[in-house]
Amino acid sequence: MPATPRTHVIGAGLIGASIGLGLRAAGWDVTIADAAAEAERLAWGIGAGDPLGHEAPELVIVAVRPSATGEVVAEALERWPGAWVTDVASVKAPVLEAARAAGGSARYVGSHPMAGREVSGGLAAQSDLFSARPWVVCAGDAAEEVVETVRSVARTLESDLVEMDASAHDAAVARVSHAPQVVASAAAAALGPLGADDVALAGQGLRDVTRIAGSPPAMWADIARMNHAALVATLDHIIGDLEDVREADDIGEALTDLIARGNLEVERIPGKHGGKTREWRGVTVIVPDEPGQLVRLLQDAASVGANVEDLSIEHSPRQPVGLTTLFVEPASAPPLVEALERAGWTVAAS
Ligand SMILES: NC(=O)c1ccc[n+]([C@@H]2O[C@H](COP(=O)([O-])OP(=O)(O)OC[C@H]3O[C@@H](n4cnc5c(N)ncnc54)[C@H](O)[C@@H]3O)[C@@H](O)[C@H]2O)c1
Ligand SMILES: O=C(O)C(=O)C[C@]1(C(=O)O)C=C[C@@H](O)C=C1
Repeated sequence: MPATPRTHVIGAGLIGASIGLGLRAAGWDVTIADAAAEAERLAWGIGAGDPLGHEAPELVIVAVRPSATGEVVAEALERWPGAWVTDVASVKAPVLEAARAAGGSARYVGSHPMAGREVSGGLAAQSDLFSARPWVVCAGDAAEEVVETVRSVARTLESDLVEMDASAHDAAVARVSHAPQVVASAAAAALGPLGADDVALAGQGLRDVTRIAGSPPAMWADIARMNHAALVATLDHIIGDLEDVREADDIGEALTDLIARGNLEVERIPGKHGGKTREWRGVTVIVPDEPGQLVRLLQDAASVGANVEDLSIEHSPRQPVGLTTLFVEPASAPPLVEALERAGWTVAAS
């Protein structure tokens, strides 16, 4: 197999078109197809891949809705007997079973990029969608050279490669991805009794908790059906915690316990680079609401070699200043504070 195999993507939605854009940007020869003519034309138009020609692909990437993935993987294994096949569905064990049932599991490797958006379709595609995000590879029954080719897709898209057994993957994503979707949707649905004026009171907390409540239901219905047992086990855990709070004699005490446990666990969620926990420190600066100020702040931070790992801006309309927090390695924080104050900035917290 060449280092950049002739690759065919089936499914030109958010994930398939993003993979096509990213691989092409790295110089891969990519073709792309979709059951919907409009999606296919869009993908060709934005440069996510060419129409499939006469030459058989060497690598096939299936990026269709989760419930259709097993069938499309089986068809690809049969149609291109010389090709290696991977998929990106959010649940892995049922797809491995479908590859086994088709007698092609030696040429099949499961993938799951842990990156996406709450919108679907190729219009939302981004070539760097997977950059610095985990990309799970489930080797299953495949030969090492097949697994290595699929790893090279993840590396080319600058993802952080993680290797897992398909069932262990499914149990983990029930907690880190599938149950959070249910909880976000439930939090948003609880707004139902409120009128528009009351909903307008929403602060940043509700926005943070409900971003993914805008997700398309069809994909999540498929995911829930395919990962039913693991999802229900996670929901039981969450419902147990909620019941403990509701039933407690002292609701404050019960909530203190829940929030304290949440405080501990949230610290374990990896930051920007995926592999490590959040290790950086925030330096919060008062920034006047004038054009060019943010650029000046970042330039001043760069002048002392501070690598800004993340950035947050708290700002209300019509307010003359905003609070900008620069997140840096702990050791970089003191020299950064000193340099910013020397440059005339007011550091509000560090
Ligand atoms: N959206 C996310 O956040 C995300 C993240 C990681 C993985 N995934 C997985 O990626 C896959 C695709 O998700 P998406 O968000 O790109 O969905 P999408 O709805 O944006 O795109 C899916 C595309 O597949 C096409 N399609 C459906 N059946 C087909 C078939 N039989 N043959 C050819 N094309 C077919 C549809 O027409 C559509 O254009 C899913 O399996 C999902 O579990 C999604
Ligand atoms: O960022 C988002 O919008 C997502 O929900 C992406 C997300 C997730 O992180 O849970 C959702 C489903 C996929 O299987 C993988 C990633």
